[in-house]
Amino acid sequence: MTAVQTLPTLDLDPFDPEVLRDPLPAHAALRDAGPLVRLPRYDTYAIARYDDVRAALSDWQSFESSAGVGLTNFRTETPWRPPSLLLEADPPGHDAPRTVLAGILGPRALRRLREDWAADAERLVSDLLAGGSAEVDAVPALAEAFPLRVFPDAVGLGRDGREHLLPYGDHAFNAFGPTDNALVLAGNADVAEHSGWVGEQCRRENLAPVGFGADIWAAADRGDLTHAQAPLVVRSLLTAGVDTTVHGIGAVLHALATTPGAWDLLRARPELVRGAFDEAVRWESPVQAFFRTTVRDVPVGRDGAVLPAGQKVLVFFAAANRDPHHWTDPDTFDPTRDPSGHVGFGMGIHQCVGQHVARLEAESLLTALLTRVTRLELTGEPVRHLNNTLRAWASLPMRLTI
Ligand code: HEM
Ligand SMILES: O=C(O)c1ccc(-n2ccnc2)cc1
Repeated sequence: MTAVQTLPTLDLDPFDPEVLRDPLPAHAALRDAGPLVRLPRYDTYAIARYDDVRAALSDWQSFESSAGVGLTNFRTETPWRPPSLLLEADPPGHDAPRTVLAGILGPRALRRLREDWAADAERLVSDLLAGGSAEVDAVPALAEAFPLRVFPDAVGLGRDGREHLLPYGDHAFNAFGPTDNALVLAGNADVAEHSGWVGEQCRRENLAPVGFGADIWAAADRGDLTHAQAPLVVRSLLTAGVDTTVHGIGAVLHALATTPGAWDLLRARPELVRGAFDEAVRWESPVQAFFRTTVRDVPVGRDGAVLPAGQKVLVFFAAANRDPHHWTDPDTFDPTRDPSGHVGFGMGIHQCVGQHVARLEAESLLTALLTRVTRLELTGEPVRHLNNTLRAWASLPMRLTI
């Protein structure tokens, strides 16, 4: 058994702005250092290799989420808001909210949205191309515009205040990092206003009679949830549902614009579109990493390393998704690759319950673009949006040639 003192140690700050801007060298250093690496900077640990990440995500009994999936340990510190009933819960409390959301956001339930979202995507693209080929910033014009056009309506939100959604989610994802870090402190100024609006939208009377929100409240009427849980499950949707898909779509647009031949390939072979989005989620990993907390002394890897009980450990989805011991040529975005097994949507009991929503949004928008746009290319330097948990673009200057 390797005592923690002799574990490989890196004086790495995964939340340093320069690491957030380009995390790849840090991820490689973590993978190379060993299956379990000590990060004394935050008195925490890291797991970055594919096999060890999968093992940790599959072993929820040893690696719990209910102490929080950020650096804050709910066992000893107060969360900034009431914990999520899914992301920050474990069985048995996790089970009912998960079963309810899985039913509401599952592929069958989404079938009724497919036609509307395809039409919305075609209208959005048609408006952009009304004057012919167009030069746009694809982040506001496409990656943000489309999710904000379809998701709040699908939830059943009112018209007013939707501008709170992106900044609220951005702050929530920052708050999984160190709460004294610059990104979190900057967000604290407005978080009360955003939180206030989000909290109001979770109330039954503020949700449309048809939509994901109404479905959650109907589940409470059926007794599948309590009425006290319903607003928190709606809050999960509002926290998770926008920033993630915005940056997932940003990632796939950037990948397609910068990979020679990829756009032509997908125009010729539209059946590759869904796989290409999952490949972009593998390649970019919009959600980079989440913490777990050890419930007992847990062996990690096969060289005798043991993680003591009660420790926070950062599980790096992004590093696992580029592990050369698992993936061939991992740093290449390859739309013909079979990306199954990637952990960009997590793995195990907490695997992303919104992944089908994300795939349908991406597929709807990409299909509308591929039909009309013969060439997609960058016309300037892309600009990163820094966040403690999200890998994101602030700006993607692009030309859409018809
Ligand atoms: C590209 C888009 C997305 C990515 C990359 C993503 C990624 C992830 C990841 C990595 C997890 C696992 C968290 C963990 O293991 O601790 C997760 C869980 C979750 N995701 Fe997503 N997500 C995306 C979109 C969405 C959307 C659109 C929704 C809601 C509509 C959503 C709702 C959730 C929820 C509720 C959980 C917690 C599930 C549970 O704990 O049982 N996600 N997601
Ligand atoms: O319940 C919440 O607040 C919450 C739930 C899920 C996410 N998430 C992360 C990645 N996909 C979704 C974020 C927040």
